[in-house]
Amino acid sequence: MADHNDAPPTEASLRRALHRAADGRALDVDEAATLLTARGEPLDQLLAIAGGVRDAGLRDAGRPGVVTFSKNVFIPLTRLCRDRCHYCTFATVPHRLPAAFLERDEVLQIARDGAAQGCKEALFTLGDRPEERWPAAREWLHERGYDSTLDYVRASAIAVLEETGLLPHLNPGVLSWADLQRLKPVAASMGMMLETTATRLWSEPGGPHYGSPDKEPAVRLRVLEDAGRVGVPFTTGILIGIGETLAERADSLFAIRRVARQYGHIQEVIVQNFRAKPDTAMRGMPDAELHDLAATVAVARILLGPRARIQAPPNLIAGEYDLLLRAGIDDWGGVSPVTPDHVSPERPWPQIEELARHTAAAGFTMRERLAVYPEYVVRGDPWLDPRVLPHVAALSLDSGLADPEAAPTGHPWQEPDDTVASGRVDLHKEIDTEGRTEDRRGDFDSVYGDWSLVRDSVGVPSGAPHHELPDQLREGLRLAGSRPGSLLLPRNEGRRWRCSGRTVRRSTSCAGSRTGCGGRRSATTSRTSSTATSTSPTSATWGAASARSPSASGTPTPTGSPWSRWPTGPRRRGGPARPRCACRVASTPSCRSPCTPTWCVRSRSGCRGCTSTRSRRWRS
Ligand SMILES: O=c1nc2n(C[C@H](O)[C@H](O)[C@H](O)CO)c3cc(O)ccc3cc-2c(=O)[nH]1
Ligand SMILES: C[C@H]1O[C@@H](n2cnc3c(N)ncnc32)[C@H](O)[C@@H]1O
Ligand code: MET
Ligand code: SF4
Repeated sequence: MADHNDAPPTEASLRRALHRAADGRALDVDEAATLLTARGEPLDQLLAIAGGVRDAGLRDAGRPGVVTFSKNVFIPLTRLCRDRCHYCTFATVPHRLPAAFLERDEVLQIARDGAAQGCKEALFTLGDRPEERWPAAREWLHERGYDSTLDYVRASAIAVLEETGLLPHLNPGVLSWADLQRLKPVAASMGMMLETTATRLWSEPGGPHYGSPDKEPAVRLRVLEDAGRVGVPFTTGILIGIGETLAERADSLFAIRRVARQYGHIQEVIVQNFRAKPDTAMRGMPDAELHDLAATVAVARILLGPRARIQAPPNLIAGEYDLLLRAGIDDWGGVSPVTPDHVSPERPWPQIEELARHTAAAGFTMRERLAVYPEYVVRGDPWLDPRVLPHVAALSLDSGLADPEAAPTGHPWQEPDDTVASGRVDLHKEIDTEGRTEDRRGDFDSVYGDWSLVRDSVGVPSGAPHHELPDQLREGLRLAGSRPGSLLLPRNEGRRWRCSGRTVRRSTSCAGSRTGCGGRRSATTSRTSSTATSTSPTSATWGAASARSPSASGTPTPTGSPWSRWPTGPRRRGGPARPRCACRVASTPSCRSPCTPTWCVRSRSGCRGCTSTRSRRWRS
């Protein structure tokens, strides 16, 4: 792998960046990277700024000085994985395991042991799609009638909800839009670490993510975005010290901020420090240094703002609780009195009482939260599927925090008739026949994220007068407004609505996708690389973010999503080429019906299937 180093910033540039941060001014990637170098006195200043931002956010959230944690059990459903992250000891080979997966009874036993100790979260962390690499995994699933690891995750989560009442937090790696849809009703929350946006760490031999298809940054960014579209309270984060430059690290934080602002679904951001482990390819690399971790937490806090929840795992920080609290965290993540951290089993959890003591010594109160953060609990719909809401309600206080007195007990879980998202349930039929019954949904302002960001990303000028739109697009919009169903009529089928210089079919205002026309979505448009000069955390920006943070917002359900509403339709023979999937491995897959062809999940054999089957259902 090529050598990549950061040029050290000058003292003056560090001072300037600190001043800007202290004033709540916009920071760009260079300034953020400069702040990451702070040590000694400048680091103290940085931590003080970040700590102040965190404190303001906690006051605003109605829980001043409260640092949260979740009492959980760790369920390593499978330790087989198709990836080969060079730092990971969690993933192993079949002959080192008694079986490819934990049996249902083993899963339930862990959850019951946790319930007996007052745990309320079942953290499912597992290897990615092991059936694509290991015959043993394929056979295990096949023998028990599961089509995939994710099917078994779903069944296990239902069993845990029904038999124990613990709330599943699912961390199974890369998920497609359809996977997120299927899993949302069985989980309180989900998560996947972004790790890093540095593509070179994935694409270049020797990089920590080389040989791990699920660690391609573009793929992971897409998961974050899809989780937002599906309205899943989502945990993500970065792994530091794996060979990324400081600019790349800052870029990763900007990328998380962008998606968090857009959808309001990022419930917490984990800043995790790399720990070198024996028997891994990276055993010779130095551990991420704890002042580096503190500076990164502080920069994350300053960039993400007071309403972000920021977590550092308490078992990886060598007792530096005070340092991390000063840096601006407000959460310790999952801590278990029952199970080890299977990702870092050599690093035991602190006792919860001990953690509470350290937290108190730093001037904070430690309180238990659920797997899903309080703001999303309080809001409920559209973040929590009605089928999992009773389980969450049974364990929460009015504040949305965990009720420490509540003892989890199983509650029945109802299998849906179809995979229909929560929210308005008639859209799959009526939207195509009757159109909208109102101009927009009542909670429009709070559920559609940040419209100014959306506008920027589709390239529509602010307040563009209607008469400046091209005629055909105006005609398309008129139809969409008055009789949306008519866009699907054969007479309109072949029409081309011009949009931003691209040709799309039956799409109106580029509704097929956010980044442009769904029918033409290209690898470049979806391979998001974060904006280096992205706007930053002035108080005004934080204020704006609050309007869409979950306390005041939600996110589009897929049926209501403005950019997924209109199918783009199939292409004719001799017409333009089938759109390429964002993974660039395949054109849109075997699905021949009209669909919104944007994404497929990569597998070694190519495209695993188009994730957007909903348009077919809408047409029938
Ligand atoms: O969503 C995630 N949660 C992760 N969690 C869970 C997290 O600490 C909490 O359980 C969540 O905050 C939900 O409450 C971990 C817990 C561990 O013990 C060890 C590693 C992780 C890693 C992740 C992760 O990658 N993604
Ligand atoms: C579950 C999460 O744990 C993190 N993870 C995996 N291995 C290590 C390690 N050696 N050191 C620190 N974090 C690690 C990754 O970020 C992964 O996504
Ligand atoms: N394999 C998943 C990922 O890397 C889950 C956590 S790693 C054990 O995202
Ligand atoms: S970190 Fe996750 S994806 Fe990577 S090898 Fe380990 S289990 Fe697999």
